[in-house]
Amino acid sequence: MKIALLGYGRMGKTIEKLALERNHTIVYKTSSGINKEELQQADVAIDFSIPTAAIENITSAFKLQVPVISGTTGWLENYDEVVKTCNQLNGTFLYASNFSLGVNLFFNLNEHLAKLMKNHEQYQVSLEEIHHTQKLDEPSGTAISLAEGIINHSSLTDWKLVEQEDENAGKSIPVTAKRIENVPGTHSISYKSAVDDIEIKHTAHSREGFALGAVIAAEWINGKKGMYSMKDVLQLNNL
Ligand SMILES: NC(=O)C1=CN([C@@H]2O[C@H](COP(=O)(O)OP(=O)(O)OC[C@H]3O[C@@H](n4cnc5c(N)ncnc54)[C@H](OP(=O)(O)O)[C@@H]3O)[C@@H](O)[C@H]2O)C=CC1
Ligand SMILES: O=C(O)C1=N[C@H](C(=O)O)C[C@H](O)C1
Repeated sequence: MKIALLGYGRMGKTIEKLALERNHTIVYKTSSGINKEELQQADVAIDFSIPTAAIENITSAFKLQVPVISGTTGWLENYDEVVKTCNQLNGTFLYASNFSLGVNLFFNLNEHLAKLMKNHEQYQVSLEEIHHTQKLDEPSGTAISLAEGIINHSSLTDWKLVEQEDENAGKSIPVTAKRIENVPGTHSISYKSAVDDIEIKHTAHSREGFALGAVIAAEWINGKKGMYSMKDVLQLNNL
């Protein structure tokens, strides 16, 4: 498969390594805008760029009828607009805040736990994410997905970025974001009561899990039309 890398930073380089190991070819890589002629050569584009560039990169791929998957975080307030553009241009799109198999299983576990905890209001839920110091956005896209998973199965209405997890966030889920050198990505969810705590945690050991998930998603989406998610790729819809 011929792959275009839109964003050639830490993730772009890790994806390149895994894609070559899986016998794919990188036909185009950019860290500064799009060359249409070069992007058009690709079977699939993989966008891991920066929040301010993602929408333009994704839209360029739609216009050229190149299926595009994006892992870039920090632009999700415009997600519905991008879905609309995808439909209008008959494009192919898959976004995931986290491409790793482990985190996608963790998303499921989080929703199951939220359902279980729904009628036990003596437990206060909170969310913590830890990432490397180069990360541009906070909280992480993964933390937002986890918070949305809890909101969909509880009486809580939204999430709020706080400095301390015990800050009173009312009907919001308090989310703390820590930045520590070289941490690839750690997410934990805690339910705390006066007598005990329940915690679940996912720790990425490197970027390889994210990159492998992105390459598998690119292989899966090749030749398809429309909008998809990692639940489709990993067949996690019916759990
Ligand atoms: N969904 C997932 O599973 C994961 C998502 N991410 C997300 O992916 C994104 C990238 O992460 P990471 O690789 O660590 O970040 P990096 O900063 O290492 O890479 C981003 C790259 O994008 C480049 N860039 C800047 N402008 C453009 C543009 N207009 N078009 C294309 N590329 C551009 C940057 O170039 P320059 O440095 O010259 O500005 C840089 O090389 C982040 O949003 C991060 O949160 C990360 C890991 C997993
Ligand atoms: O920027 C990162 O590094 C990561 N970003 C994603 C996010 O915002 O959730 C995924 C992963 O945690 C690493």
